Amino acid sequence: MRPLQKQIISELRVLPEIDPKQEIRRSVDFLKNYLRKYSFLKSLVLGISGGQDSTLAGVLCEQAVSELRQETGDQDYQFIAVRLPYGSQADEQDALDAIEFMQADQMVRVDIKDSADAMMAAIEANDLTVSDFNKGNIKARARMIAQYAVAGAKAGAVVGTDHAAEAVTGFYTKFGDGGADITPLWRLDKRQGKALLTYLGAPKHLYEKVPTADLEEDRPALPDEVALGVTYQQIDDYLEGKEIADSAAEKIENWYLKTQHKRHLPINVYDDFWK
Ligand SMILES: Nc1ncnc2c1ncn2[C@@H]1O[C@H](COP(=O)(O)OP(=O)(O)OC[C@H]2O[C@@H]([n+]3cccc(C(=O)O)c3)[C@H](O)[C@@H]2O)[C@@H](O)[C@H]1O
Ligand SMILES: Nc1ncnc2c1ncn2[C@@H]1O[C@H](COP(=O)(O)OP(=O)(O)OP(=O)(O)O)[C@@H](O)[C@H]1O
Ligand SMILES: [Mg+2]
Repeated sequence: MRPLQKQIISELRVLPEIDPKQEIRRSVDFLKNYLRKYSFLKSLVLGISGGQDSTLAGVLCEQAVSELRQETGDQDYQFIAVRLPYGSQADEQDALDAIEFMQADQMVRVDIKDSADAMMAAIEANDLTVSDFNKGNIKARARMIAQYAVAGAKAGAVVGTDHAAEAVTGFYTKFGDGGADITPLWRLDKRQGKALLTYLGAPKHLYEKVPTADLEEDRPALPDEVALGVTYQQIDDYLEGKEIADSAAEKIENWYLKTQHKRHLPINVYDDFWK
């Protein structure tokens, strides 16, 4: 195995094989134990996009709060699914299908278009140009703001969907979708997430669809794999310790090194991970 591959696998705690049932239990228990420990937290708040990761995280959240309601008799434990379209969303129906499948207790809908556009205009008023790519990150951060406001109103914790196949490439917006309180999928790669959804009987069209951040207007629904230049199959194989083509391994490792700053808290004088 490549030395950096070994280091990454151990840092991201990826297992080469999993038992989906066990990993579901592990994530659900983790969410429940956390809410029990901080008893003022009553809700889990998560943006539901219609993609694979938020579908899986949402099902786990709903299972956690519904078990907590049963076990404690406290009906205040709630899972809040948040729809966060930028104007209209092409795959809105997938998001609604996901929410129906997970049977979310509550749904909140916040259109982020006005706030993201206003932020962009206020920045550009300074003779600065915000690229379409950069605006994509504004959208991701607007979603983070909305989810924290819902959490603030509902004694909630914001759930993040970060998982190993995304963490390794840093393919998320720093303090945007990367900004969350608790990440039940962390440690799983993309195909392991699919295995959990298959076990849970999720509608196939929600986890067989092409993964996309869908943040850019010039390149709508741009597949993650095109943006990254490697496939999830290659990323998952790499994370499971398998041998992949050198060119793909090098790309993954370049992404990993370039995005190290995202996997740390803001850097201070005692940090030396970057040296
Ligand atoms: N070495 C370094 N040390 C400390 N800070 C560093 C740094 N390099 C950049 N930075 C900071 O980080 C910023 C860049 O990071 P960031 O703002 O995250 O932006 P960046 O990594 O350039 O872009 C985010 C990428 O993630 C993708 N994404 C975003 C959201 C969701 C999803 C999805 O899959 O759903 C994917 C998006 O399509 C794009 O390709 C820089 O502007 C700078 O402030
Ligand atoms: N339009 C949206 N509405 C609500 N939440 C969103 C939206 N877009 C992104 N998010 C949030 O940002 C997270 C990161 O997006 P990402 O694309 O990585 O995951 P996904 O869409 O759930 O799955 P996939 O990677 O398969 O597309 C989502 O899991 C979701 O919580
Ligand atoms: Mg997506």
